Amino acid sequence: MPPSSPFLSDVPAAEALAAWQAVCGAAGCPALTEAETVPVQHGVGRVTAEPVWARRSSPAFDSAAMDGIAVRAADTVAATETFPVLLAPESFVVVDTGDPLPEGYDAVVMREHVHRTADGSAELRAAVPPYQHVRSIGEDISATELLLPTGHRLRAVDVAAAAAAGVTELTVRRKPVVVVVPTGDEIRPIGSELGPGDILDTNSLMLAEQAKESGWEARTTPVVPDDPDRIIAALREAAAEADLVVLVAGSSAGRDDYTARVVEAAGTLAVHGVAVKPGHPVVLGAVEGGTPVLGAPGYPVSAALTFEIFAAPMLARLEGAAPRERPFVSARLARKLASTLGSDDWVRVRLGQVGGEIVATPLPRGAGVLTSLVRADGLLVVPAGVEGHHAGEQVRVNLLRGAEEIGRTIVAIGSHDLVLDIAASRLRQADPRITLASSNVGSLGGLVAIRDGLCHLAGSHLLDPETGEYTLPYLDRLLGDGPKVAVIRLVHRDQGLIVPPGNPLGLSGIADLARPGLRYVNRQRGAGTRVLLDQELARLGLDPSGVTGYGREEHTHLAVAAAVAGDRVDTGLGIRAAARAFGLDFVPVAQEPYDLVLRADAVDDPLLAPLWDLLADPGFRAEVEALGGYSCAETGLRIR
Ligand SMILES: Nc1nc2c(c(=O)[nH]1)N[C@H]1C(S)=C(S)[C@@H](COP(=O)(O)OP(=O)(O)OC[C@H]3O[C@@H](n4cnc5c(N)ncnc54)[C@H](O)[C@@H]3O)O[C@H]1N2
Ligand code: MOO
Repeated sequence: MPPSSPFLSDVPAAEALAAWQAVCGAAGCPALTEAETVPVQHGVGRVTAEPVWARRSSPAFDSAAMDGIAVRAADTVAATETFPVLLAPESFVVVDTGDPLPEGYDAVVMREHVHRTADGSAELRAAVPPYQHVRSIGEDISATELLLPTGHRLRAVDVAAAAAAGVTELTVRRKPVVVVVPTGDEIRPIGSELGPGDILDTNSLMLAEQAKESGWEARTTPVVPDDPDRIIAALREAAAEADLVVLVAGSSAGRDDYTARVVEAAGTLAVHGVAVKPGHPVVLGAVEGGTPVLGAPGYPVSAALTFEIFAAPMLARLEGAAPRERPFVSARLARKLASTLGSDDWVRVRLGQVGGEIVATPLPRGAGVLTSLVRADGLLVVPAGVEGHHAGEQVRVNLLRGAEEIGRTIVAIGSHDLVLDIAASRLRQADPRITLASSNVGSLGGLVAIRDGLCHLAGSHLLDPETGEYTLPYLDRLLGDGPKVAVIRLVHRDQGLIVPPGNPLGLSGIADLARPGLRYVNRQRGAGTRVLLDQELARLGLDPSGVTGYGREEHTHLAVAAAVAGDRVDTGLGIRAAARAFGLDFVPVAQEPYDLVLRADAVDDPLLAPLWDLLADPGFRAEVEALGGYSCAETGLRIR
């Protein structure tokens, strides 16, 4: 095999799909899976390969639609409230719902409208039109009518209607079979003990389950090491039993990235590189003998999206069905969204309804951030020709969750704290319809979002160095004559120095940061924790330039703790929970309030009522305090 010289292009997604289909056609890939018959009981989820015609009518006879008596309408024409008609027992028949209408009768009167006299006659106080409360033969289905067309994915109601029409077996397409082939020297089966640099094979699990979620069959082969000959052999073997092979990773330009060349060697390479992000280095082709192959990039979001964008339509086509389409909503973008020209950018977003409008908050963009898909309520595609969107712009979002659920989502934007996760979990436990979705943009970003009506709540712990007060002075400055806001205390939390276990340097407070040679890591500008550091340094009369690493920034408490745990720094300021997450020690420096800011008129919004109840719940408070480093003494207190 020649040395690595991958050719990566930027083919637009639709063109790439068409090129792939053309190559598959030329390689002799079947256009459709074979037809097979299944009992109606096993039809749900399958796609009809033939139209379904009704064999019999339903109902198969005229039948009573109500419990009561069957009558001849003509016998009742004279009946009125004042001059009832009396029907002798031989002039009517007692019937129940669903009974065949007795020969010679043409209407039904409900029991509750019939007065039975002592001699068994029936007294009617109103005339009855012919066919009243009668279900006529074929009301639902007429024999010979088309019940379901070809290419229809069967649902529960479809198979029931087919059975009612006398159909016992359905002709459907065989479910396409997907075989997933994971590759990579570093990839280990799920559940393995991991050595340095090892990665769990989560992609195979995800891709196979994506296929199954859509009703297809899927299998995964053992992991194939980065050896092109072995990958070719594995690909050929998989292709022999698959309708589509997904070859995982090795799609880009690294030394061990062989997918494109492997596909070329085992058949035909149709496309290497599409104008889609994430998913750019995708490989599309066909294996000799006629099996489509998708080379999915190794990053999990890229793998998931390329399956959706390329494999899913191909598999739906093989099954003779239309590709799945999701509904769109129009939403207001919570933040500015930059996007590079030349690629469709698939941005995962959280959605919530704020002030009568759906608001979309972009989630982290990295192709390795799988939780961006876990948390996404929708997908926003910024087309290749668009450079991005401004904050507040209306955008079209592909829905991944129901609109109702989105209407019941509490949107929190701002500084993030673990307590919000505990609240989210408890709210959901109490009521499965509620979601508390929080995204971390820092305290100041959250206040701006409140000002602009883009969220329900903003978590804030901003210290004002001049007054020593938290959050309130910022609200005055930022909001001025703007919307009136309320502030509810969530917790007090300890901020302190995160240090290695045993505190080897014996740090006792901020003053120690000026020690020569000590390696500090700071938080980004605008972070409440950084403001706290500056305030403490000023109070002690220390110059930031005396702190080695003052200019080195991390964006989260956890990232600071990770830097300490990895011995890249000696310490950083952060919350106790972050230290605990890495098994590190903690030197308390200050206790700070962490508050929830919201529009004043939102305090009584029924959406937020369960949250206020939760803040008063002793079980919740106990769980928070058990974390260590938190005090709930003022939790739920309205301070403005
Ligand atoms: N010089 C360039 N480097 C990269 C490019 C490029 O164009 N030029 N493209 C980048 C983009 S975009 C993507 S996407 C990735 C694609 O990576 P590969 O498909 O080549 O995959 P690997 O490099 O083998 O792995 C990437 C990443 O994914 C992890 N991985 C792999 N398999 C699995 C699995 N089964 N389950 C979970 N995770 C998996 C792997 O360990 C790596 O972390 O390339 C960029 N680089
Ligand atoms: O295309 Mo890659 O999937 O952007 O990260």
